[in-house]
Amino acid sequence: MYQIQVYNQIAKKGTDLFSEEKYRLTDTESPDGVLLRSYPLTEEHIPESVKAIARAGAGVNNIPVADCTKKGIVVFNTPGANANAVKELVITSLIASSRKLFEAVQWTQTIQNAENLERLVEIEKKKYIGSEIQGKYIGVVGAGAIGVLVANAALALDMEVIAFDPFISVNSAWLLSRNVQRAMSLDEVFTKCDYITLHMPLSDKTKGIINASGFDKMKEGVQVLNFSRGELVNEDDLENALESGKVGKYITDFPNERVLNMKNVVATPHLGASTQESEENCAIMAVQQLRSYLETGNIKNSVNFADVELPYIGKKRLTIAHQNIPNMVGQITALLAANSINIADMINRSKGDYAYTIIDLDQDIDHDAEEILKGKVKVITGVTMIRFI
Ligand SMILES: NC(=O)c1ccc[n+]([C@@H]2O[C@H](COP(=O)([O-])OP(=O)(O)OC[C@H]3O[C@@H](n4cnc5c(N)ncnc54)[C@H](O)[C@@H]3O)[C@@H](O)[C@H]2O)c1
Ligand SMILES: O=C(O)CC[C@@H](O)C(=O)O
Repeated sequence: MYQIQVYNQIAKKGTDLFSEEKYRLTDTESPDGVLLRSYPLTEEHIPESVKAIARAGAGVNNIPVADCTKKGIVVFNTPGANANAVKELVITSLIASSRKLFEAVQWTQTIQNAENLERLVEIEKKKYIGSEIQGKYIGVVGAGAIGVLVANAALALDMEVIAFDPFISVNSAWLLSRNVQRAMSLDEVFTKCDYITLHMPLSDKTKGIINASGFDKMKEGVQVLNFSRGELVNEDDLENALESGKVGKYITDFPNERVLNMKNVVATPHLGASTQESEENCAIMAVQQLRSYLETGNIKNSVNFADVELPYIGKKRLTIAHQNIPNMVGQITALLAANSINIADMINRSKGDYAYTIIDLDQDIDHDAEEILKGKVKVITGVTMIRFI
């Protein structure tokens, strides 16, 4: 029986995929797996029993991924599963903001009992003259699952689209319309665009990437949309840019007390992925990936380990996470040979400094033999996790 610790509200269509015979969703001190959305997970939430963590969503900045990697804990996310939801909210906000819809609706609510309401409407409407997005430049920073959809949708709305992504994947490049212009630098986006929309992950490298030096280069009155993460933008510099009018509007899905008190901010309560469809897509993908890993050791869509798949034939399977250094596999297979264990099949894949190996044994071995082998493999320098399935 696998124990799963669930944080956040996860769509039932996903959690229903945990069969009652094999899984218990429970508050426990020794979970095998963790399933969550934006819950801020710290090392204290990750006891030694945890084998994998599944994030029903894209961003994993709420998970201590580097520590998990060192301990051989596989962290999954659900690439693309909520991208359409975010795209639709970005496009909605882009148009609504351009037409001053947020302010206009807010004002209209205040005149419910006003005298001469119709006349007032005609007089005051000049305050809410907006601009059209057709023909304007939009810069998409980060052309991944969401950025590609936003870029293509903006093109379909007759905008001029420039995308910047120095690490674009082959898949994203295939999906991006050929009419999207390629920016060779962030500065190119800053100087050319009337709208800038952020779609890259938050990391040590991207924290504060939008700051005074960028704001200085932007067009007067530029509108910046941030449906990615609040910390991508330096708040001191944002405040100055909003005060001076350099940034005409900051549309963000990540409100905090400070940002909400800034001028010309439109904020939504982290709603990007909040559609029924997206919540279900993410939950289903997260649960399928977590189940597959726990039950077969295969890895798909992990942020810290490579995809590794070896058809599960139901014989005894040994899975090992280890550092990506020479002779790891050699030492492990030599150990099996020394114990007269034949190998039926095996696979090894690496990602950065760490690697993962699956070895299917040609024979079944009992629990005691497993424990003896585990003890011997564990002491090999560089091995971080060993599990028999
Ligand atoms: N508001 C929400 O509810 C919501 C929902 C989903 C995702 N998000 C946020 O959006 C982010 C993007 O999601 P996604 O599904 O498109 O992820 P993704 O991994 O598919 O795409 C991210 C892209 O950013 C690019 N990138 C990385 N560093 C960059 C840099 N310095 N400059 C430019 N591009 C860079 C990567 O190459 C990648 O193509 C997530 O990390 C998450 O923080 C927010
Ligand atoms: O779970 C959510 O509602 C938000 C998820 C979103 O921020 C993500 O990174 O996928």
